[in-house]
This record gives sequence, structure tokens and C-alpha cells, in this order.
Amino acid sequence: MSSTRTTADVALEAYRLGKRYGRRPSAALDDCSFRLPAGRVSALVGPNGAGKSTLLALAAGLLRPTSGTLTVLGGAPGEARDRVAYLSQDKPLHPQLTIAETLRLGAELNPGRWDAAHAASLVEQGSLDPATKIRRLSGGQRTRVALALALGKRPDLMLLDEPMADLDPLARHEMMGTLMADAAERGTTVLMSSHIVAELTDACDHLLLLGDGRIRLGGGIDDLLTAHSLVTGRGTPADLAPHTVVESRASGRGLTALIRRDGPVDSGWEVQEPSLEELLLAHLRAPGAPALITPGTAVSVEVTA
Ligand SMILES: Nc1ncnc2c1ncn2[C@@H]1O[C@H](COP(=O)(O)OP(=O)(O)OP(=O)(O)O)[C@@H](O)[C@H]1O
Repeated sequence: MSSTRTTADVALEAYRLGKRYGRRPSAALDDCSFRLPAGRVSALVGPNGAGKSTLLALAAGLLRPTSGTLTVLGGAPGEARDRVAYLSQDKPLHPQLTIAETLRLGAELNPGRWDAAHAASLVEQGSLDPATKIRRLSGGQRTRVALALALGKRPDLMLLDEPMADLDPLARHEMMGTLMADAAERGTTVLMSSHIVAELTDACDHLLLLGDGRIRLGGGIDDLLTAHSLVTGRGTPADLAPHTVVESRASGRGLTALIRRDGPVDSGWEVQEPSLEELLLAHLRAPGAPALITPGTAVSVEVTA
């Protein structure tokens, strides 16, 4: 190993990870390599079918890779199950149990880790009666109970698959605040898929953008934003050489392009730092743009070979 990083610094490391479902011709994940440093709150973004749920289920140890490796908290996925909380999109809970019974089950399944007061307070914040059966809850109320189960476990790594999709805006804001406060206080690593960019902008400091089963953008959000510029001016994409033009469009003021800078930009162009939304939209509209994975998130061959 040539890296000075220890396994404790890295929550998740994928090396040439591949996952193919049955005999389907295209892989859900293909040659996917990245590293998620411990303590980061990372957004997992990508178009429908990009492989986000597949990656989260692999990390939770619920699926097995077809090729490559995935290391979770220094071991094989599933090995550190007691330190990992995974919330799938369908958030399975036992419909016949009450909320109180569900939380008791959480306590039994997580001996030594369970924070009953924390889980109960999350339920209380939603004005839910603990005696209510799960089957009588709305989708958003179930989400709250599922998040209480996940956070009550006091995990070191949270894998959340579109966790807030069915919460109302106020509940989403409040749950997100709780999640972020927990992560900040305890240094929890969070990997969270979402299509709601506003939700990610406030909460996340790290980004993994998946496309066609690979990482297209990976790194600290600030670093990724700094590496790009949104430029506007009278000119053509060819005039922007030597920069990499990720995406360009004709606009009222000539050409607007998102570029990855290679040196200073010619003074004829108006230059702005893109917002996270502008960065994501440009990459989603230009799936062929070259990938950028910043050093802390990239996996070098010597480290893993
Ligand atoms: N159980 C399965 N059997 C067969 N193919 C599957 C299965 N689950 C996912 N896939 C395929 O794998 C690919 C990746 O799916 P995945 O659900 O991981 O994407 P996603 O990024 O989470 O999508 P979305 O944003 O729509 O939730 C898709 O082409 C999907 O059709």
C-alpha cells in the first residue's frame, strides 16, 4: 500500500465494482471506483436507473457484486452490520406492530448501541402516538419511524435511499436538520441518494454523481464547484480551449457553457462559479463529459491492487 490513509479514514471504498442483474445485457454498475472519506455527508445523485439503489444495497450487504470489490468500514459489506443503518426506498416495517413495539425491536436488535430516548424523541416530534400500528400510518409517518429506527441505532455509516421523498416540506426540513446534527455531533458518514437538489445543497458536503453505472463526479462539493466555471460570452465552444467544455448552450448573451478550467479563462468571458444545481444539470445533460474524481475520492491502483 502506498497510501498514508488508514481504513478508519475511509468509510466506503469501491474498486472496479460491477453488478449485473441476472442475464441482463447492461450492468447496473460497471467498473465503478471511488472512496468515501469517513465523516462526510455525501449526496448520491444520478438519473433514474443510474445504479444508486444498487450501490446502496451492495454497501448494505444485501446484494453481492458481480465483479470488483466494495469495502465498508474497513471490512466486507455486511460484516459491520451493527454499525451501519440502511434505509431502502420502500422502508420495510412490520405493519402489525405498533410504533412502540417497532422501537423495542430496534432496541433488541441493537444491544449496546440503541439510544431509546433519541428514537422516541424523533417519533414525538412527528406527534405520533407510540400505540399506533404501523399499518395505520401514512407514507411520511412511516418514513419518520424508519428514520427513528435508523438513527436510534447510532450508526457509524448511514445508507439512505431517497429517505425524504414522501415527507412534507416542513417534516423534511426538520428530519434533515436532525440527521445533519447527528452526523456533525458523532462524525457519522452519510451516503444519501436523492433527486431533490435543494435538499442536498443544505445538507451535503460531498458528492457522488453516478451515470451509466460509474462515477462521473466525485469529491467534496466545494472542490467540485471550484474546479468548474459557468462562462458566458460571444464565442463558440472551440474558443474555450484549453478548458474542457462539459456543456454549452446558446443564450441571449451568446454562449453559456459549463467548463472545467485548465488555467485562467480569457477576459472576454464573464465567469461565475456554478451552483450545485447548475453543476449537476450540466453533467446530467452531458452524459459523455469526462469524469472528475478529486484526489480524496479517487482510488489509485497502487492503493487497492
Ligand atoms: N432487481 C432487479 N432486477 C433486474 N434489474 C434491476 C433490478 N434492480 C435494478 N435493476 C436495474 O439496474 C439498473 C440500476 O437500477 P437502480 O435501481 O440501482 O437505479 P437508481 O439509480 O436507484 O434509479 P432511480 O433513480 O430510478 O431510483 C436499472 O437499469 C434497473 O433496471
